[in-house]
Amino acid sequence: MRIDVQFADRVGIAHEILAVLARRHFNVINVEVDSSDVFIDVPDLDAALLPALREDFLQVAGVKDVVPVDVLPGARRRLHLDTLMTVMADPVMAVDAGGTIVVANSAAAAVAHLREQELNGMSLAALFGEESLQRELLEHGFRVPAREVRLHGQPFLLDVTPVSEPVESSLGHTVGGVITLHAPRRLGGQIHALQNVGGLDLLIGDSEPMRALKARAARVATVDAPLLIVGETGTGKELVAQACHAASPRGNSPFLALNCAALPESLAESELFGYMSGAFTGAQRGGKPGLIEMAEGGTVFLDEIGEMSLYLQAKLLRFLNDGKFRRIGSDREVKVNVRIISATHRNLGKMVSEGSFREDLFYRLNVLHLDVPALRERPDDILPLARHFIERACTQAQKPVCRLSADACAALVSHHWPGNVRQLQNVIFRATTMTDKRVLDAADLDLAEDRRLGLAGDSVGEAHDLDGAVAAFEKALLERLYASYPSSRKLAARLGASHSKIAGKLKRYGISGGK
Ligand SMILES: Nc1ncnc2c1ncn2[C@@H]1O[C@H](COP(=O)(O)OP(=O)(O)OP(=O)(O)O)[C@@H](O)[C@H]1O
Repeated sequence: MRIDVQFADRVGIAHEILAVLARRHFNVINVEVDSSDVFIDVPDLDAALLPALREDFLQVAGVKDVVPVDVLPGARRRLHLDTLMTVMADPVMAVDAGGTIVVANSAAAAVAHLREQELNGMSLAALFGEESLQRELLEHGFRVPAREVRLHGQPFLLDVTPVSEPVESSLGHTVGGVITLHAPRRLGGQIHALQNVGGLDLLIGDSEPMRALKARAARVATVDAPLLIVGETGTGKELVAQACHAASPRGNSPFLALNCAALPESLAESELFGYMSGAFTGAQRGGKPGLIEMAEGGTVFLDEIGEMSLYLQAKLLRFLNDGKFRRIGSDREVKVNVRIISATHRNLGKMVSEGSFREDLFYRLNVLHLDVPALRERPDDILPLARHFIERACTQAQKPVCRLSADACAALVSHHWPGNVRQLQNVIFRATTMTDKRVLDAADLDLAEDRRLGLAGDSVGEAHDLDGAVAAFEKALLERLYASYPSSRKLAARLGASHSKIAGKLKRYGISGGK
């Protein structure tokens, strides 16, 4: 039986409590003392003997009570820690100040191909087969940035937290570190978990074209082949891609996205395919896995695929052919099982005929196809979407949900929506932010201002001659892109034009950071 002898703190009292047990010839196998309790494991004690023993304990000055307990607190803590270590899916190891493993969980043993007892006492140098890692950790007191390591050929991101004594003091003496190994696939899963990827039910809209899209999406979702989603900007292509992933057998695995237009070629390549240690100046020590590696078992979404460089198109094609790729700076081929969903607002067929998109890649990506209709082709969806965005914006702003007046509804439905759902979302967000009115009128929606800001084409249409139309288009284009590429240099790189040309145009149209 295990008991808790409760007392008022006094010098020597724990000793006197144990003496009571010794006098009665009880064998004690474990004792834990804190400031007001002595917890004792007495195997020979049973419920029948406890009352007499209790009387003896109460004779000791300061003892207040004696109660049975199921388990000693230290043993309970060890049990919880053991369970914690066992259920942790990531490999975790505690190492001492000399770089020797003192505790490892079962996940660590599994990736090391050893038993837990075999890992304990092993040096990090022996485990990873490289002296330099251990040396670096010890030299820097376990304060080093995360870096990639390999165990039996498998890459892991090694993350280390120094353990100091006393723990509360940042200046404390480092007594070792806790090492966590993250497999690329687990990292992808964690990113995915934060993303809140939803299914087809998140697609608002019950119009005929939308119903047809959802039905088709539900069918293509389950077929494990590349899918190309085509539609104007802001129509919801990424949402459709997420929904197709969620409804596919890969739904519980990562969905990782790359916008091919947002990054220059070299950065897009390292994001997508990863790189090895020392692949280029500034490369993270030990290398870095790319999205394709982290999405193992899941889906990689390539947005704006039409903007992908010809070099990357060739690398992607090789990957689509056999599921293999090489990280930048590596001669090792990695094979992964990933579905590619891509999207574009551009006419890829036309780009193929113009030579700016590879025909073979086009057919590899376009095995399954979805067309997302523009908002103006499904006016029945405008008001349900607007109400959805109003509810979201008002909830976010923690104010009562407002309504749309009849003239606001009419204005929304008759608007042209060149920016599609994203533009509608922006209009609603702006309107709900700018007013506290409970009913939004057409004037509150400020659709005229939205037309001026958007790449509407209306301003192009209003121009009297070709030069005016080109200037209107150019201005709207630069204004729109400036938000994502806020310098003449970045904008010039994005548009493949000279810096001086873009700088001149920004000046001419009065576009600057203040806009
Ligand atoms: N049917 C829909 N229901 C709810 N929200 C939607 C719907 N369609 C689009 N949205 C919202 O509109 C915004 C734009 O959608 P999304 O990014 O998916 O469009 P896209 O076609 O991928 O745009 P781009 O071509 O610029 O990449 C997002 O915030 C998305 O959540």
